[in-house]
Amino acid sequence: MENGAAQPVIVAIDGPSGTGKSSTSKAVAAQLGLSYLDTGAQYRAITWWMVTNGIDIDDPTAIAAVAGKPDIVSGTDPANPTITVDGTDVAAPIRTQEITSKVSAVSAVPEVRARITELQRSVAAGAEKGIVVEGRDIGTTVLPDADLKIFLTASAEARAARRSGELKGVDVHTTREALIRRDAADSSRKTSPLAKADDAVEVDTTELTLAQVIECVVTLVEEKRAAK
Ligand SMILES: Nc1ncnc2c1ncn2[C@@H]1O[C@H](COP(=O)(O)OP(=O)(O)O)[C@@H](O)[C@H]1O
Ligand SMILES: Nc1ccn([C@@H]2O[C@H](COP(=O)(O)OP(=O)(O)O)[C@@H](O)[C@H]2O)c(=O)n1
Repeated sequence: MENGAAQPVIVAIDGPSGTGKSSTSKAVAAQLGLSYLDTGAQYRAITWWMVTNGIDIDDPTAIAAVAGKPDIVSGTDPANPTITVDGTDVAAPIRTQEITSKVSAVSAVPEVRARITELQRSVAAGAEKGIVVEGRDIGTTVLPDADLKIFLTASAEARAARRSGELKGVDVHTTREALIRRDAADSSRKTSPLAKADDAVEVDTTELTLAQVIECVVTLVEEKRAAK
């Protein structure tokens, strides 16, 4: 770098549920002084709004008709990521099992994806130092020109064990089945499915600690920055 001022760096982290996207992305952003965007939280927030407003989530036409209504705002500090819908803090209610079970149907609707993708691009464009954006289609669709693309994977067993450690009272088998169902829905939808970009670096986290995954991604970002 000629003048010592770091150029913004855009990092896309995609993968199925429980592979470590959120924990890794937050830590990498915090370590490198970047912003952070959890795009799953945005899809959960619009799903929460649909459910709260009595929209039939099995009716894509009804969802499409109101997809532009909720005002979703994401705070991008990795130490304190926030999310509001029409000014209401929804950080807790978007994590219920009800919303988790409905989010794939809502996020498959093209009008919902168009709306949320536009939001994501404007957040990324406004991040002065750069940003780590995590989701399912960031490297393929939302930010295809990202400086670095990571695709995290892990066995279904490891992912279910991690998730059921968070959800007290839910057994690993039930969690595993729910994860597999959601991955299948997210991977098979027509618009912007969960997929690895051709130029993404795949990291299998099954046998890695979270600290190892973070270190691996930080090193890859630093290499990209040095080459810029
Ligand atoms: N490599 C890892 N080894 C063990 N546990 C992990 C690892 N990565 C993440 N976790 C844990 O697994 C859970 C799910 O991680 P999270 O980052 O929310 O995944 P995702 O965002 O991909 O759904 C969290 O409790 C997290 O602390
Ligand atoms: N870029 C994204 C991010 C999430 N999603 C949808 O949002 C859901 C919730 O994402 P999430 O990242 O919060 O999921 P978990 O990691 O919490 O399991 C996914 O299952 C997808 O249906 C998406 O379609 N595209």
